[in-house]
Amino acid sequence: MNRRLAQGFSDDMPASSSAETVAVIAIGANLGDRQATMTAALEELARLPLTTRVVASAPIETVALTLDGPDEEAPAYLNAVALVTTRLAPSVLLGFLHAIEEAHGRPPRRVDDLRWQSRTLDLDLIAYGDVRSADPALTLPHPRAGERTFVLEPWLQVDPEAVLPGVGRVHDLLAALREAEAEADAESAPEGGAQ
Ligand SMILES: Nc1ncnc2c1ncn2[C@@H]1O[C@H](COP(=O)(O)OP(=O)(O)OP(=O)(O)O)[C@@H](O)[C@H]1O
Ligand SMILES: Nc1nc2c(c(=O)[nH]1)N=C(CO)CN2
Repeated sequence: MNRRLAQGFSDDMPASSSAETVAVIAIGANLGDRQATMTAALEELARLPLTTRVVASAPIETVALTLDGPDEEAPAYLNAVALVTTRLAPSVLLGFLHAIEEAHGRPPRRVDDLRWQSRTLDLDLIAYGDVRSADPALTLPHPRAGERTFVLEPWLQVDPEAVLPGVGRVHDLLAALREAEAEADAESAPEGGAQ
């Protein structure tokens, strides 16, 4: 673990919330040894201070979603979801997630960064209990989670009763996304079916 991770953060924000909370973390990797990076990141999550439990889904292989849509030519992602039981406050937890990403070769964020670039590791805070926040630095739940099968599918695997706070049941959101995908596929299929 790097020095920043081991020492924690010295900001003014409180380091802990009073109660244990389950945080939902989406893990993605599409560069380098994706499985090794994901395994190491899960171990690092389990070693975070004030954190007692990490339950991870199996990884799934997914087509890269880019700003132009799904891209079969781009390196495919491994995606997983971890349920992390912690007393770290949400902003402190996000700071640790960024430090873990950087420890695995992801460059620190810059304001002019392009979104959705390929990366060795991406850790998104999808939900923190049922906390809601509109802060751009930490929006909760993650504003795009409900549109992403690569988040909802592994989340449902580890929590079949999961709810995206303020949005709905993960089971229902995933079913609706899959239905929309099937309709879009049917519309784009050549008339008369496959040749
Ligand atoms: N719930 C959240 N989880 C992670 N980052 C968040 C969240 N809400 C806001 N952010 C902010 O979003 C910024 C960009 O994050 P990141 O680089 O991971 O985006 P991305 O992975 O390219 O795109 P996306 O957010 O659509 O997954 C971060 O600097 C972070 O402060
Ligand atoms: N399949 C897949 N595509 C993505 C992913 C991801 O985790 N999986 N993350 C992105 C930025 O967060 C952009 N695109």
